[in-house]
Amino acid sequence: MASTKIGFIGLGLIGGSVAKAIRKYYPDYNIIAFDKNRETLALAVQDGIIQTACSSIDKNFRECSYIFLCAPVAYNTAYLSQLKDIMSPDCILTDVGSVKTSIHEEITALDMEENFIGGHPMAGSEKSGFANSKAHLIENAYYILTPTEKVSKERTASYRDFIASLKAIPVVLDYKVHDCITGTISHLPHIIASTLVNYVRDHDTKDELMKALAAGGFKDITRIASSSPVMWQQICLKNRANISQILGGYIASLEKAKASVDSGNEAELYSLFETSRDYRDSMPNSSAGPIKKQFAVYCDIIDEAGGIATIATILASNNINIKNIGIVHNREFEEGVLRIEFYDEASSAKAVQLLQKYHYVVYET
Ligand SMILES: NC(=O)c1ccc[n+]([C@@H]2O[C@H](COP(=O)([O-])OP(=O)(O)OC[C@H]3O[C@@H](n4cnc5c(N)ncnc54)[C@H](O)[C@@H]3O)[C@@H](O)[C@H]2O)c1
Ligand SMILES: O=C(O)C(=O)CC1(C(=O)O)C=CC(O)C=C1
Repeated sequence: MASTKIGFIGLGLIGGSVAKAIRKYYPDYNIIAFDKNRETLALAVQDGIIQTACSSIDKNFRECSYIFLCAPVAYNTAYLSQLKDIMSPDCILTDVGSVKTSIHEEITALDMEENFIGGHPMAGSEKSGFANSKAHLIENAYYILTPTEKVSKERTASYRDFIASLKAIPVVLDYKVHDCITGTISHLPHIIASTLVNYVRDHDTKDELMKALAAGGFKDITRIASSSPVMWQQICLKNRANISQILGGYIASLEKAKASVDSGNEAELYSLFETSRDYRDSMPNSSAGPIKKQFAVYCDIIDEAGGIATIATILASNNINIKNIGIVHNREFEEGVLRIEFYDEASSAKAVQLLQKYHYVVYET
């Protein structure tokens, strides 16, 4: 029997991560891909993630059980009419785009509703491209599904199970609700981050003191300003109505903050920071929540050559994968400690036991 075939159009950060997760959990599946970047496809073949690099959306996509559209949102929508003539009637067509209404409207216009289940993994990064993709990017992340009204319950259930089998957490939502929610919690923050960075650029001193002195607060709130311009340009164009309304509401809240500052209203200013702190602190600190739990431990190391390598070797020889490792200097650890981040709680707990066994001083936070 021929193995299940899955097609990707666009194989960057998100397409690559989903493809890598499929390769990890379904090693026998036949994955094919088209990406406008030929080097990306060559790398994916070389890494053993895809079997076939397609030079266009051709007949190779005909036998696919699933086709994932993973290019910037406007391109995904533009490919639909081409796919209509190629896809098999049993294929589940899906996307990973950050906006859903525009693609649903085009699906309806093209009468492709029986096959379409929109998708959106609520995970990502400011980095782009296949080289930065990882199977575990979608692990424990909410993965929003927006089936059309005409797609059968069986198809939705089967796709939901498939997404869950990749270790993501499927959540079914109406596509219009999706766009209001993501407009507020994702699109608005990206606009805030980018405008804030540009504001500093435009108001910096001649010798760029702001740029030099910008510390943790600025960096924490602006990491996402380094994201792909074409991706965010297309998101803003495709979710214009929602973003415009949300920006209007947000500007009003900035005006309110300005009025409190202008009038020196102590109670209002205190309340601004108190309510935000309480709400932010109430957000679930779990790997599936909006604020990803980090599995990190801190460890004193002897300041000598090979100190980090020794720890890395201890962990690697016990099959513990390190997500991130580096020396940190902050007020909590004035002397500087080694921060080691893991992919999951179990690895973190095992690492603590091991390092303590080797007499390292370990701090858990
Ligand atoms: N980056 C994130 O944090 C994130 C999170 C969730 C969903 N998304 C959505 O995922 C999709 C892809 O984003 P990404 O972060 O993977 O971007 P990316 O830039 O890493 O990848 C996009 C890929 O699509 C390819 N591509 C671009 N135009 C194409 C075209 N016309 N035809 C074929 N291939 C084309 C690029 O070569 C690249 O490999 C977008 O729709 C985005 O809204 C992104
Ligand atoms: O973590 C990041 O860097 C992201 O921007 C991820 C993020 C977001 O949270 O806004 C970006 C776009 C999405 O469609 C989903 C997730």
